[in-house]
Order: sequence, then C-alpha cells, then structure tokens
Amino acid sequence: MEASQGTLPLNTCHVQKPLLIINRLHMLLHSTALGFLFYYRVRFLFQNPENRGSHLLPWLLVFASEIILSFIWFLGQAYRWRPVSRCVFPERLPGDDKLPAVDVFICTADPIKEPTIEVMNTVLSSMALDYPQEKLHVYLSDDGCSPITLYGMRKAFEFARWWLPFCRRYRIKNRCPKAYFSSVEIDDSDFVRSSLYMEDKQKIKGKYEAFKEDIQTFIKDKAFSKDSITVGDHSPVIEVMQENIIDDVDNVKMPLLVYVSRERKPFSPHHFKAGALNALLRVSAVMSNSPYILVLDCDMFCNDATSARYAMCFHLDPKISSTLAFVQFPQKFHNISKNDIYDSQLRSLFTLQWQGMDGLKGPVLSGTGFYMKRVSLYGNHANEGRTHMLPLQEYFGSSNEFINSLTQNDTSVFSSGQNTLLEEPHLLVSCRYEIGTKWGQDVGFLYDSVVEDFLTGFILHCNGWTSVFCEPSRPQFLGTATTNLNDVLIQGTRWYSGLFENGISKFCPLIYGSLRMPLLQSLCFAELTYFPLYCLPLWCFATIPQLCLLNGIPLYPKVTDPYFIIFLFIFVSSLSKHLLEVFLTGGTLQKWINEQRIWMMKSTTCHLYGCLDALLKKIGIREASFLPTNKAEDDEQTLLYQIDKYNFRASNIFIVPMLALLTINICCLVVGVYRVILVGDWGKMLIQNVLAGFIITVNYPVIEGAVIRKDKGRISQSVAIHAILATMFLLAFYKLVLVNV
Ligand SMILES: O=c1ccn([C@@H]2O[C@H](COP(=O)(O)OP(=O)(O)O[C@H]3O[C@H](CO)[C@@H](O)[C@H](O)[C@H]3O)[C@@H](O)[C@H]2O)c(=O)[nH]1
Ligand SMILES: [Mn+2]
Repeated sequence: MEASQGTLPLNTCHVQKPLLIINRLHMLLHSTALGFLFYYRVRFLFQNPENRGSHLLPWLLVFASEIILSFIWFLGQAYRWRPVSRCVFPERLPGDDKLPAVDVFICTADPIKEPTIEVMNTVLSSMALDYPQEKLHVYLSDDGCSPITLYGMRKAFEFARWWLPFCRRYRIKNRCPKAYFSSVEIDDSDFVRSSLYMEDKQKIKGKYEAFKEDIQTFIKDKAFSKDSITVGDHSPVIEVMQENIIDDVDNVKMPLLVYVSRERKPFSPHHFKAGALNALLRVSAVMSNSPYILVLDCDMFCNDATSARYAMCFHLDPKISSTLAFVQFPQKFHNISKNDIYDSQLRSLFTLQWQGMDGLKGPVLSGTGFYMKRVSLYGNHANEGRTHMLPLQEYFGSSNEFINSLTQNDTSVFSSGQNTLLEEPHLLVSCRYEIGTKWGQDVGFLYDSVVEDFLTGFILHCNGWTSVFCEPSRPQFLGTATTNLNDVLIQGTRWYSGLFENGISKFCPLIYGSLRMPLLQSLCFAELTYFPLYCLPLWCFATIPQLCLLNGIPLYPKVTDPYFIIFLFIFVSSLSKHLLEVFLTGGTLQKWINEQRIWMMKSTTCHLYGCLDALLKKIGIREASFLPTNKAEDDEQTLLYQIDKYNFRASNIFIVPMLALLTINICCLVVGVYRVILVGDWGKMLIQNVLAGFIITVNYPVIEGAVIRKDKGRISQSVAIHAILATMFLLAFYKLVLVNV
C-alpha cells in the first residue's frame, strides 16, 4: 500500500535516554545490593545452628519471600530497559480515497451494569470518528440480547443523522455526545463566537435530550427488570440499522451500523468477551470485511476523533507494517480523582510498562482501544488460498462465504447488494458454528483465559507479530474505571486469576514465550503472569517478622552489622524508585502512598484469591467466570472516592484479612516498643519495628475506617469482630508452628 507521500515518515520513535540511564544505573545498584542480601541469608544457613541466634523456619520464610520479591523485581526490569515514546504525523497520510476501511467492534453484555445510554454514547462517538464514513462500519455485540439495547441502537442511528453532520461541520473534538454536552467539558470549538454554531448546538442538544428520553421511557414501559433479561438462552438476532445511505440534507454519508446478538444456549460454552468478538469477526467478514478492526469495551468512548488516522500512521508505514498486528492506545478513564486512592487508572501499566514494551517488540493487547490488522487474527492459514477448501473449513468453519472473504481484502460483500436476508451472518453466530473448528485456539481471540486480551496478544507476539503503543497527549479513548474497593478487588481477582492461569499453563511466558520472542519481551509477559505471586511475600512480611518481634527473635542484621546498610539501601532504593516513577508520570506524593497501600491491600486479598482461583481451575474444581464490572454511577460511592475516603463496605473476604493483618502489626509493634524500653535491644530489632511501623503508617486509612469514621463507608463492628477473631486465630497458629518448631 502506498504510504507516506515523498520521504517524510508517518511516525517517529524516540528512546527516552535520560530515563534509560537512570533505570539501568538503578538496576545495577539494586541488583548488587540484592546479591549481598542473598549472601547474608545463605551464609546463615551454613552457620553452626547453635551460634545462629535465630529460628530456622521464620528465617527461611523471610528468605523465600525475599527471593520471590526479587524475582518479580527482576522480571519488571525488562520494562525499564529501553523505554520509548512515539510521535505521529497524520497530515502526511495519503488522501481519504487511499485509506483502508475500519470495522469497529463494541461489546456489551448486561444492560443494568452497562447502562444503554452510555453504550450508545460509545457507539455514537465511534461512528463520528474523523474517517471517511463509507470506510467505517460499527458492530455492536450484545451478549444480553436485550430489547432495550436493540431499541437504543435504532434510536442512536436516528440521532446520529443529526449528530454526525454537526460534528463534521464544526470540527467538534469530543464526539461523544454525553461528554460534549456535559457541564465540565469546556467548549473549545473554533466556532464558539458564531451564533449559528450556538443555535445549532442548542438544537442538537434538544435532539440528544429527546433521544435519552426515548430510551428512559422504553425502560419504564417495559417494566424492565433483572428477570426480564434472558441471559444465556436466546436465538441470534442481527439487525442492520440502515445501509450506507446518503443524507440529502447534509450530504453526509452514514457509517454502517449493525446490531449482533449471537445465539446462546445454556450448555454451550460462549467464552465471554472473546466469543463475542469472534462472532463479530465472522459477521463483519461477510458484510464489510475491513482490513483493520477497532475494538472497544462498551464504556470506552472516543474522546477524540483522530484515533483511526493516528493508528494508520503505523499501519501504513511500510517500514513496520508487514509485522505490525495492532496499535494499542492506553486505557484512560474519565472518572479518576486527583489522588486516585484505588489506583483505578493502573498508572504504572498504561504509562511506564507499555512504553517499556514498546521499546522492545510492543505492548500487551489491552482489551480495548486498539486497531488490529484483521489477517493477524486468522493465524497463518488465511494466505493459503482457496485451493484447499477442506483444510480451511476445518480451521474457519463451514461458511464458504466467510472463507471467500479471506482472499477478498477490503471488498464489501454486503454493500454490493447481496445477502440482504442475513442468512449467512445468522449461521456465523450460531452456537454450533465453532464446533470442530479452530476458533479460539488458532483463529480469532483466544479462549484459554479470561484475560483473552493478554493471551491473544501474547500468542501474536509468539508468532512473530509486533505491536505499537500510541499515547497522544489528548486521550483518544476514555472508559469508566472501577472506583470502589469491592469492585476493584473483584475485578482484580478476575484479572490476576486469568494472568496467573497463563503463567502456569503451557503458554508460560518464560518457557513458551522465551523460545519464540526476544528474552526481554518474554520477561515482560512473565512479569504480568507472576505479578499475583506478590501475595506470598506480602502475607509473609505482614506476619512473620512481627510475630518474631513479639517473641524476641531477630530476623535481620542489627544496626551495628555492616549488612544493616544493605537492607536499608534496598528498602530506600525500591521506595524512591517507585516515587520517582510516580513523579515522572505526573503523580504526587499522596499518589505514591496510595499506590503503596493499594498494592498491599491487593496483594493480601485479590492476588491471593486470583492465584487460588487459577490453581482450582487448573485442577478442574472451578469454572471460568466473567462478571462484567458495574459501569452505572452510584453517587454515594463516587463521592467517597472523590474525597479520598475508602469505601470499606466490601465483601468480608477482603476486609477481614486486611484488618486482621493490621491488628497483628499493631499488637506486635506495641510489644516490640515495650521490649525495647524494657530489654533495651533496640539495635537487634530495629528493622522489624520499622517494618511494622511502616505497614501501620501506610495503612492508617484502614484503622481510621475501623475506629474513627462514622459514615457509611466505615468498617462495621461485625466485620471488626471477625477480624479480631481471625487475628487471634492467626496469632495462635503462628505461635504453634513457628516458634515451637
Ligand atoms: O460475557 C461477556 C462478558 C463481558 N463482555 C464485555 O467485555 C467488556 C469488558 O468487560 P468489563 O466488565 O468492563 O471488564 P474489565 O475488567 O473492565 O475489562 C478489562 O479486562 C478485560 C479482560 O479481563 C478486557 O477484555 C477488557 O478490555 C479490559 O478493559 C465489556 O464491554 C463487556 O460488555 C462481553 O461482551 N461478554
Ligand atoms: Mn471495563
């Protein structure tokens, strides 16, 4: 394909030199210190047991934890090896007539957790992308098969006929109606002073309000309740909102808009989002068959209209396009507070880590906000041609029309007038279609994990594909982040279960990956899959040193020992490196403490449950599940998050361990300090005292939630009693096992 006009590049890539130097220097110092630490620990084991002055079992546990922490730290350095940033020059793209077509896939599953108006805003914002309209096709997959979503689509299409020309005429930046009309959005249009613009704006606003009204009334009229959603049992429904038509009034073409609800049967596996995306992949192949695909979660609206052109700056760059599978934009969210107590924005992941992978072979596929090359999802079979009809059917299923689409790049079968009865699309989304084919294994989005995005991206990289991270200053997509503790931890449990599951499967990045991609790249993937293992060292560090403190057993060098410096250095070095990274990505000191805290909270709860869940799935006791997160706004919860107050009204399985661990730390610190005063061996026990003090300080909001706060988000008394019981149990258990062995 013709790329840049003349010799000017469509994009540039800069290595972030200063950061690279700091990172590598830090790696050198930190790993040297770790070397000394290991020497100190191993030496202990060879000492005469009588001279050791400590107990073997707690010592070994602490050592094992230090090894795991260092292992995850080591894997994480791969992200820091070669961070890059990129620039794009969309003005250098070829003319509109030469741009390739794009299919947009949006998934929704549950009209209660994912309010229809929000979903339609995502649909409208993607229809309004700044891209030739006849080359844009929007598909919505509705796993809930809800009449309200279908109705919403029809209404959205009607509204789009007003909305799209308006956006075009006035070159509106934010083409998500809800965001555009919201009071926080500042109108920076070039036409603000034009009275005609203001008039038009008011008119369109009225249309938008009417559109919302319509949907609200529909919901009320249908006495729409949870029971009325036929989850998991329905026939396929496909509706094309309207064919590409020319609007006479505005002379604006409308993109194709298609509603798809694949068939669902109770005992037929549907593979969650990956299954939905694969259904769309097949339907779109026989309708528009665009060579590029934009995937969006239903809450991820386009905050800027230029993303498709930005993505094409990479896909059409002849230097990288042959191996480029996808362009990933960062996940950003519209509902993040200044200090972001839950780290809902996943700061590290979507800034430093993805930039770091971009400097290697490219970022991990992140579920939403990416432009994928269609053929990269077809494995290596798409190019084999039509002569082997049989083998292709074994891969792709029985639809000849679909198989024909493999070789008909960019030809729209649908718009050429065939297929108006949608027979073939219905066949393609039936439950039976995938049986006996390679869908989900070799073809399309992969089914072996609930984090389908991670696995699919990983396998693409294993097969030699690359990816690119595109992070313009104005966020291209904005989603709804989970902003209450319970949701954050439930979502975390799903993610970490899915990630860890990959780490212990045949797709283990350290073995399967390192044989198929550069070592550093495979270390990045490994870091993600083994990240949940943080639960082991964090549980250990929150209990063992403290209980030993209680019993006067030292586990660390005393202040006068030269090795004391090593431990001090490692502690300060990791905290200050984290602080630096927070500052470099625009965070504050407060944000840094919040990240430390949520890391501890997550590690002791959802990392642990994630690992357990993955292990239980592995031995076949549990089944995979994917409950969509809640995207409906709850004012009370939003308020607590906005004023940096934790909402502890969460499941007991999360709150009880948190509070119990904290209670242990407080008890042990009190005794520890008392012992120092009484016995005076402060130098021997300093590290253990400081550790407990650090944990308590960082987690002060939990104490506040249990003791001081009176609002609804506090920790209730019954939960506190559970926690005290759990504390006593833990104390007794550890005493029995650790000290008496
Ligand atoms: O059976 C299902 C379940 C979910 N979804 C859709 O999948 C999307 C993501 O679900 P969400 O509840 O928002 O999960 P998150 O944890 O926020 O999603 C993150 O993590 C997922 C992997 O676990 C990725 O697929 C997502 O892109 C990524 O944003 C939503 O649009 C859902 O409607 C379906 O279509 N079918
Ligand atoms: Mn989401």
